[in-house]
Amino acid sequence: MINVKKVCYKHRNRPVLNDVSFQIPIGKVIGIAGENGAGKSTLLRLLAGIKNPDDGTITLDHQPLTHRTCSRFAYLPDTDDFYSYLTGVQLFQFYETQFEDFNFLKALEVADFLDINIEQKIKTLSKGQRGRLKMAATLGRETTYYFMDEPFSGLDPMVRDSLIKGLIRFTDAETQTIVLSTHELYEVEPILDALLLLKNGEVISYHSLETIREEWQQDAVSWMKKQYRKE
Ligand SMILES: Nc1ncnc2c1ncn2[C@@H]1O[C@H](COP(=O)(O)OP(=O)(O)OP(=O)(O)O)[C@@H](O)[C@H]1O
Repeated sequence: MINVKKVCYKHRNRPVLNDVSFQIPIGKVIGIAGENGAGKSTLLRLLAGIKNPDDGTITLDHQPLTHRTCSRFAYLPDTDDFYSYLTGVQLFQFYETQFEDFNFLKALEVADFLDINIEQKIKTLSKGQRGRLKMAATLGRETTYYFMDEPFSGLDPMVRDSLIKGLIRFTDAETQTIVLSTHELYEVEPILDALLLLKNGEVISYHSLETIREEWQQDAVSWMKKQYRKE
């Protein structure tokens, strides 16, 4: 369980995240949504240990995050400029040297499932193919927590669909947790267990999809719009 408690983060003295608190249990797929600039990428970087909060704490199983614990988190960045000079196989070989938990054969299997040519240089792949390769490299890691920053951004509906299927097929719903930011809520909703909404760096709601559907009789998109209007 990851516990985020009263986390604040500033960029050039401007608050980006303010008093953010929530918990991330094991075995869940959690979506982070919110308008552009709400702080989604920043929050994911803090969770992955790439940045440190200015205030507040993030703990894993009641222990503060350390370099060693963060090295066990798999992070998928939103950047499209991703090891462009390597081929897919070389990327997997590089990951193998960087991450103890990287399973080369699993990465190959995901790449095959997502129909990626791993012999091709990354810079010659299309945006959709690069998106799939990033996903294969990330899912190649056998770890408990996956943090994914807009894994479906700018991809066509077929690619999004194959990535969503890959996510489900190559992670264990009982023992692994995925936290992903997305603007494609409509397509991602079926795989989400919970949805966290950020607005101006603050959590405006965090609920299970079951609650959203059963108690409020709404889909995630309608619910999100309503929450935003309320603020
Ligand atoms: N290193 C940085 N350089 C410039 N601005 C930053 C940096 N870190 C955070 N910010 C600012 O923090 C705010 C939140 O940015 P962030 O990228 O986290 O939002 P986001 O919700 O992921 O946005 P989007 O949906 O557009 O990707 C923005 O106003 C951004 O300008």
